[in-house]
Amino acid sequence: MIEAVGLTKRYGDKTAVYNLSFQVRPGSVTGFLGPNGSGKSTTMRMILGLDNPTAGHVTIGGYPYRKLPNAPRQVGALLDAKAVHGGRAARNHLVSLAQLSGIPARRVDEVLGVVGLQDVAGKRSKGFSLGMGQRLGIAAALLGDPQVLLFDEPVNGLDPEGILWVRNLMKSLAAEGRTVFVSSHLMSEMALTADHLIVIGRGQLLADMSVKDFIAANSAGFARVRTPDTEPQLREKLAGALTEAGGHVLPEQDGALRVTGLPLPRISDIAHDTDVRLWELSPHQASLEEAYMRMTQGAVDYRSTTDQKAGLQQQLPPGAQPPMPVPGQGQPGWYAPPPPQQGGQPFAAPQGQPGPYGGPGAPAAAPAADAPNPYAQQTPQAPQAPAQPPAAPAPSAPAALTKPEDAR
Ligand SMILES: Nc1ncnc2c1ncn2[C@@H]1O[C@H](COP(=O)(O)OP(=O)(O)OP(=O)(O)O)[C@@H](O)[C@H]1O
Repeated sequence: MIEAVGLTKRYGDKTAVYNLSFQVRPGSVTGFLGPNGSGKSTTMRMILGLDNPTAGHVTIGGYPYRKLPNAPRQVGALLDAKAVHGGRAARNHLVSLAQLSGIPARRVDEVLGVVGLQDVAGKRSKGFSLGMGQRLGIAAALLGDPQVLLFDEPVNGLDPEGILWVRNLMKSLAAEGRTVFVSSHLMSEMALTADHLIVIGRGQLLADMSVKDFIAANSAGFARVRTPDTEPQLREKLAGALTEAGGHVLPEQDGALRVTGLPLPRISDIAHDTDVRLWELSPHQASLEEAYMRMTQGAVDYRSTTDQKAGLQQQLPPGAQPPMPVPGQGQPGWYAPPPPQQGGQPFAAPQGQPGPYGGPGAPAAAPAADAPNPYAQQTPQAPQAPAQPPAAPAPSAPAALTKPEDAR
């Protein structure tokens, strides 16, 4: 298990990480999310003893990395796949890492096979594509068969087959009882790979909970409403009536309406009262990406000067009216549904009661950043601080790959 307590890192007057406390438990994939510059890499470097915390501490199995007996053989990491001697053949690169950690050379061929680089093992890594470099970095992390693995953006540059492979690899490593901590900006991928999420923004903890709970706590459900395509005036009529009744109505690309703020039965009644036939009325939950965008939108440091919602905002279908704002409320983008306490969870029953469609009741509102983490204590595990140093695992692991600028 990795445990950070009050972890803080300042570079001059820049606070990269502030008072971060979390646990990464074995047996599941924990995703580490946050906008650019939020402190993910800094946190990972501190976990690996490559940077000293300004305050607080972080341990692996109860020990700071630098005090772990045989640390390179217990922890494997991929921080920057480019941190490789480009003139060295892939196999030689791994052999040198193995020698440094006392790992038998035959393990090199095993991991080359695991990552699918056996055919190019004799080639210099400077000729490798981005994806091949990532595979080589993952091979280095796996070299010692470590119990704890950290991956910073492991799918960066991988093709779809490679992404699927990494996903399955992470899951199988976790299923073997290992601790797997992985950062990524690919939300759809994280949704499929991670069981648990730690989300930070501007160096501070925003969330520490399961993927499912994160989505539920940070997104309002919405209704998809479709009127007959052949009669566009019915769609406008219904949109007007729903807005008048207090709903948020946004047109979707395929001509449907996305409605928040009204329960499904109410939408159905309004459609009936306005004499509009429906071709679809269905409940939906936002994606991890939408939930993430909503949670982190106040903690983004770097924004494009063009509309940051471009590309996320769905295009209006030909002839469609722009979204109708609700009086007294701003016009949220579809990716940023209203907070649960402002009319979110339109289909959910009060907390603890089943939803009208058999779903769960409304989740609690997103926890405040400084609120006690309701999930942290679910399966309490005392920090492992054995009286004796932990036994070294059978095979050994490589030294963590480091960014060139990490030599500090
Ligand atoms: N050596 C350093 N000196 C000064 N500032 C630094 C240093 N390393 C990181 N920072 C700053 O600390 C903040 C956190 O950076 P970090 O690289 O940890 O973020 P990140 O979440 O990994 O970002 P990204 O997703 O873009 O990789 C940034 O503002 C960065 O500029």
